[in-house]
Amino acid sequence: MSFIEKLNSIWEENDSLVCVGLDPDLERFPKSIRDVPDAIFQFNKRIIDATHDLVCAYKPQIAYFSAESAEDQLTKTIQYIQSEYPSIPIILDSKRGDIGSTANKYAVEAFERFKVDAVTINPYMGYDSAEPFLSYQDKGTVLLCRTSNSGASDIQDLIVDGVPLYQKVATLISDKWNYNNNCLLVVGATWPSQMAKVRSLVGDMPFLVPGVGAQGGDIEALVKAGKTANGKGLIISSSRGVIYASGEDDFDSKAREVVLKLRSQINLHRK
Ligand SMILES: O=c1ccn([C@@H]2O[C@H](COP(=O)(O)O)[C@@H](O)[C@H]2O)c(=O)[nH]1
Repeated sequence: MSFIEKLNSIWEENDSLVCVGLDPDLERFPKSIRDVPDAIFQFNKRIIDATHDLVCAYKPQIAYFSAESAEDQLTKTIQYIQSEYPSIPIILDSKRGDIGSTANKYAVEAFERFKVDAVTINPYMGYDSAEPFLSYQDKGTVLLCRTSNSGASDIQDLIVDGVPLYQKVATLISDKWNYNNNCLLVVGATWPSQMAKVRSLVGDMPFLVPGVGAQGGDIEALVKAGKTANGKGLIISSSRGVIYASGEDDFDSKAREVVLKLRSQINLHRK
């Protein structure tokens, strides 16, 4: 099953547009789990077991694993989701981007080493840097368009041929790079008016939407701006707001409470 098919199916199955971001930071772990062997994997496993029926995707951010030399625990986390909850897509957030020969290795890293369903990449270096990812027809390539951070406007809003660069990026990807129907865009929850503009440019292309929870994105505004005509089209991701909902050993049940609430808040505005 392709990534897009998997996504369409899990949106229905779990009635959810919520993605849980796995950004495991040992310094924020409860004492009860910080010193156990494979603490990162054990922490992720409890978050996953507590939320699997409420989400449309998991998004591990590679920096939180590589900074701890814990890529083995990223592999274990991915394999755990794939064996226990195989219908849930995994998006590796690694924001790769380089010349074609190196990009080719990054695509192998994502799709053959880690065997994830989709990966985030930076389109800034142009088509030859994206092609190695796009050529995996059944995998998703999630390209940065209008990011959630405060500095997003520094470059992404520069005017090119009379329009902001992020709109150029959206149109280019939609018109020229999406020939395998496997492109998605990152559009931050913190910019609903830009999100509405991007939606008007790219039809039903799915958006990965970081920026709710810890970054304060407005759920009603983003859902109204970004949803497709069928009330879907969005993978709304929260990391810290979910996984650190409690600093105590009840972190998994508290994470579940947050995801339940987030799913309800989102679903309220989908119809
Ligand atoms: O525009 C972007 C693109 C990616 N991210 C990533 O999403 C999560 C957000 O974490 P929160 O704790 O929910 O704020 C994190 O992994 C970022 O690297 C983003 O925030 N904005």
